[in-house]
Amino acid sequence: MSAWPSARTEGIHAGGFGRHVALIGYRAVGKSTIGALVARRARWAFVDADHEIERRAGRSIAEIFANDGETVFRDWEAQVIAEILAGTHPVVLATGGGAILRAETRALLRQRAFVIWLTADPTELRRRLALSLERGRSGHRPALTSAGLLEEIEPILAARAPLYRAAAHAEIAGLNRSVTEVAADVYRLARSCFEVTCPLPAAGESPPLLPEDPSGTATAVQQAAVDMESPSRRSS
Ligand SMILES: Nc1ncnc2c1ncn2[C@@H]1O[C@H](COP(=O)(O)OP(=O)(O)OP(=O)(O)O)[C@@H](O)[C@H]1O
Ligand SMILES: O=C(O)C1=C[C@@H](O)[C@@H](O)[C@H](O)C1
Ligand SMILES: [Mg+2]
Repeated sequence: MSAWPSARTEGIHAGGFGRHVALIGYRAVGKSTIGALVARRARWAFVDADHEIERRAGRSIAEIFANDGETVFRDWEAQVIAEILAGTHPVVLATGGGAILRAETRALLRQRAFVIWLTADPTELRRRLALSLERGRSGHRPALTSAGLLEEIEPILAARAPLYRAAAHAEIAGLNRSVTEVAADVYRLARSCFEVTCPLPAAGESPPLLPEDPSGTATAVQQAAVDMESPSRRSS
């Protein structure tokens, strides 16, 4: 059976909401991999902010960090994400892990996108990052502190968690699930928000969770959306 919602084939409809779908979360949580899958399914363009920065700068992120420092990289990142979000054509955007560090980027993300925070256990993040190091695939992930790429995960994640939470409209926990399963949840959640006007929580409110039982939580989100659309609410 297909892992994807079956009813519609024409993809997610922005329907005038003017919103993109943006994935945020720590390094190696799966934003790029899952974002590409969701975009394919939704028939939206996929944009990876890290790739776009490297393309425009003509250098790898590691080189930007090494030659110009993190602040210059964050300037690039804020500028590139602002331009992507200004686009009128809806995209699925995979942000870099630290995109939420700047308050103006968090605000723009919330205004212009349906923002989903992907999470995974630090041990699993460490496993993935160690694997990508071994395979020489962490060129866009220079260490952020002297502790190093693997040892810094827990403290950085703890410091960033409130920022991810503040930027997110929804959270999806990866737990022990495949990229296809997580992508299916992202797609379902985004679709339910775009098809019926989704009551997005204000900044600082707890985002709806989508943990082990994705269908249960997606149903809760859909129910909230239906409540918004109910005649009694609309006539008031
Ligand atoms: N749910 C998952 N289960 C197993 N492996 C996964 C899962 N999600 C992602 N991965 C793997 O983890 C690695 C990192 O994924 P990806 O590059 O998509 O992360 P990212 O969030 O974009 O990281 P960054 O912020 O550094 O760009 C990839 O090898 C990917 O296949
Ligand atoms: O978490 C971070 O701060 C980063 C994550 C990567 O996606 C890149 O954006 C860059 O390496 C910084
Ligand atoms: Mg990525």
